[in-house]
Amino acid sequence: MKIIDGKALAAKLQEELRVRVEGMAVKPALMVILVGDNSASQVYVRNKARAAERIGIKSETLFLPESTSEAELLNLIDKYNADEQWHGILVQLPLPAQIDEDKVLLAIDPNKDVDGFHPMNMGRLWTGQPVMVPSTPAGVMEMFKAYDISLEGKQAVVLGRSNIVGKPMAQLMMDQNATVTLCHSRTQGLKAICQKADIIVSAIGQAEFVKADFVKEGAVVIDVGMNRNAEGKLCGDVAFDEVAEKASLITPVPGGVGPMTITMLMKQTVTACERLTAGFDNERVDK
Ligand SMILES: Nc1nc2c(c(=O)[nH]1)N[C@@H](CN(C=O)c1ccc(C(=O)N[C@@H](CCC(=O)O)C(=O)O)cc1)CN2
Repeated sequence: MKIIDGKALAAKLQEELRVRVEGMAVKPALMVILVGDNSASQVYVRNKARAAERIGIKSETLFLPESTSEAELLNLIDKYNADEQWHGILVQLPLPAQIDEDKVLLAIDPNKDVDGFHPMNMGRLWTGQPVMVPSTPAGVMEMFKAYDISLEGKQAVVLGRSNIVGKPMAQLMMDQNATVTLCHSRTQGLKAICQKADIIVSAIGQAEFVKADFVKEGAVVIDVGMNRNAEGKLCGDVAFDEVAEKASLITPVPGGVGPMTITMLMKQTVTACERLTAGFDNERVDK
C-alpha cells in the first residue's frame, strides 16, 4: 500500500501557481465571504487566505455576523460582481439557516464563481464544457494524474451525491472513461457494489464508514470525509488502518484531499483572472 500525500502534492502545485502568478501582469484577487461563527469554516477561510498569500493572490476575507440576512448577503455579492478588482468570489459553506444557499450560489457571477457551484458552471461540467470545477473533485482528479492512476475502463464507486463533491466527482471520472456508480444513503447492497470497485471515492460524511470488507484487494481508496470520531479526533469516512492493508493507494485524513481542495480553488482563481482580463465571458457558449 502507498499513501497519496495530498499535502506534498498541494505544496508542489502551489509553488507552480506562484511562478505562474509571478508572470501575470494583473494579479488575481479573491474575495472570501464567511457568514457566522462555524469554527471549522473559520479554519478553512484562514487556510485559504494563507495559501493565497503564498501564491501571490490578493485575498480579502469578509467576516459577517451569524444574523446576516439573505438580502444583505445578496447585496454584497452584487457589489463584488460589479467590482472589476475581484476575479473570484467565494461564499464559505455552510450558511446559517435564514439564508437560502441556492439563491446565494445563483447570485455569484459565473465568471467569478471560483468554487464552480453556480448552476451554469455545474451544467457546463455535466455537458462536457467545464470552466469552473468544484475544488474537491478537481483536487482528486489531480491526485489521479500525479500518481498515474488511469481511470480508463475502470469500475469506480462514488459514495455521496452532494452537488459540491459526489455529482461533479462522478462526472469528472466519467469524462476519463471510468464506469461510475454513484451511491447514496438509500443505495441497496452498497457493500457489494463497493467490493467490485477498482476505485472508491467516499464523501458520505460518516466516520469510518468504509471498512476493509468493502474494499477489493488492490483498489484505490480516496477519502473526502471530514468527520470527528468518538474521541473528537478529525477523521475521514474510511477506517484507514484496516483499509490500508488492502488498498494499493489510499489518502489519509488529514493531509489527503483537504489541502488539494484549497489548492484547486487557488488555481481556479488564477484561471478566472486570466479569463476575465482577456475578456472571456462564461455566459457565451463559444468561449
Ligand atoms: N465555498 C465552499 N465551502 C466549502 C467547501 C468548498 O470547496 N467551497 N468545501 C468544504 C470545506 N473546505 C473548503 O472550503 C475545506 C475542508 C477541509 C480542508 C482541509 O484542508 N482539511 C485538512 C484538515 C483541516 C483541519 O485540521 O480541520 C486536511 O484534510 O488535511 C480544506 C478545505 C465545505 N465548505
